[in-house]
Amino acid sequence: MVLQEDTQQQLKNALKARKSLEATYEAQFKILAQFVSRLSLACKGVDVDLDNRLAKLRTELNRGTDLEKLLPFIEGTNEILKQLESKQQIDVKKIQQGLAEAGKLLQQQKGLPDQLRRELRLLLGKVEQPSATVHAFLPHLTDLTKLYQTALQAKQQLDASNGADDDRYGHICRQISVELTNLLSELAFAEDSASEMDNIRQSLLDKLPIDSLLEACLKTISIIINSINRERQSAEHFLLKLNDALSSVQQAVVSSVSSSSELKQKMQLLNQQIELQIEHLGEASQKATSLEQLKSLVNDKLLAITNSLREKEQLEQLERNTLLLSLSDMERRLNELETEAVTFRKRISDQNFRSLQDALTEIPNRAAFDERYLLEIKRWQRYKKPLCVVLADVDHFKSINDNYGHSAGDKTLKVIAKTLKLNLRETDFIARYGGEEFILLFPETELAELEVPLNALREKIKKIPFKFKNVSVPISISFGVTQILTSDSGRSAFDRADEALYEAKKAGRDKVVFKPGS
Ligand SMILES: Nc1nc2c(ncn2[C@@H]2O[C@H](COP(=O)(O)OP(=O)(O)OP(=O)(O)O)[C@@H](O)[C@H]2O)c(=O)[nH]1
Repeated sequence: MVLQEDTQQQLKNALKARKSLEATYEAQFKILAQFVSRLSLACKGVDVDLDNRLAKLRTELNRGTDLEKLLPFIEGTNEILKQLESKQQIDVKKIQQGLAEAGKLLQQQKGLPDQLRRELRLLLGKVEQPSATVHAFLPHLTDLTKLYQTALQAKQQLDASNGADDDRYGHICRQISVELTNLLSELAFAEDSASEMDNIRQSLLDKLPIDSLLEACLKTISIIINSINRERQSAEHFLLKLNDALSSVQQAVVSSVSSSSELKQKMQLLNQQIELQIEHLGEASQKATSLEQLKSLVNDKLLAITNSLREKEQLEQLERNTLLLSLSDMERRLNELETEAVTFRKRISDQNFRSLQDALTEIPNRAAFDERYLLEIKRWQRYKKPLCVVLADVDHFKSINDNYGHSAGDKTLKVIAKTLKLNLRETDFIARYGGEEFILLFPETELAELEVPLNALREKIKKIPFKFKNVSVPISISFGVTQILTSDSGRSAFDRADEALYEAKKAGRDKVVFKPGS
């Protein structure tokens, strides 16, 4: 009985121990299942097949599926994990290689800051160290990204400063374009070069890159050299003709002198012969004994004298003819020379005229203004009569070029120049100063006297019905006006007119601003 009780107790204890073991086991299984679940979630994203398997394992573990049943599935998953491990080694190599290549590529870039180069060298050393996982490369990747960022910022700064250089170049190019355009308007070109020069002038109105600008400069120089050569050749041709004519005149004079001295000798000889014959006649007639003898003697001698006289007359005629011939030859040569000289003089005066005229607007150019300004200032100094200087500038002219093309701009300038010129007095002077700027001189005129006419002129220009591409385009002009003062130089008065023009522009354009000076 006691034994039975003992056995029962032992069985109870065993059952209790087993239950507690089962409970522990169950608790541990749960913990393990949770751990495996978390671990599988942490591994998520490495491989789709593995993800699916781990998801399934999580579900089974949560359901509490018997481990034994899960064993084949776990073994299969193990296989995949092994494959993934070798794949990971390949990935590690790849990422190591990729990082090293990216780093070396950065190293090859020019203009990197020294500090960045140093950091990059250190980083590449680290990247070359062996590593078991891809994760180990993450900090290197972050560092390399930072270095790339720094390099990019440095390059941007460099680009910005290069951009400033480009701006400076652009500014210089524009200045050269404007100067070259002004110079071209001061040079006179023959017909064939004129159209070529006009093409260059038109191209200079665009924003030219440095190479095209240099090309335009070279072309201009070559055209100028060609026209100088042509002028030189034409002058040489004229001088050769002059030389020719002079030498033929000289020859004619020499030959007429020599032929006349030859003739003179012959004449002297004939005269001597005639005198001798007359002498003979005298002597013979004294010796004659009969009238018959005297008659025949006189007849003979008269015949001889008549012959000598005829010969003399022929010689004289020959002399006259030779002289006439060489005179008419000389006259012909001189006439030719005169025609040549007239053409040459006309060329020079045409050239003088053209070199002082603006080719586009056909009004005087800047060089002509400079000459006239000097003259007017001298007059003003001598006679102390008032003299006003006016600068005029077409408003927003660039937009006419930009919107309707350069030929529309050119047309505008021509019309405005014509209007300005037609509305001035004979004694006033106007020139195209350059671009869309005109300069006017009003001798013997006080500043106050210009208020009405200049405003009328401004209104008149505003009312010109410009039409481009079928669009009516209103165009206005601004004026800056000043009067020369005793303390002025030509330059200072000009600058004051320029300041007045600037004020007119600043005040909204389409204005006449007077700056009397202090
Ligand atoms: N068509 C043409 N344009 C010219 C000529 N000479 C200069 N220009 C142009 O004139 C323009 C002048 O422009 P800006 O100096 O900016 O002056 P704007 O547009 O008139 O402006 P504001 O003077 O300030 O009212 C530039 O675009 C030049 O290229 C020329 O002979 N013919």
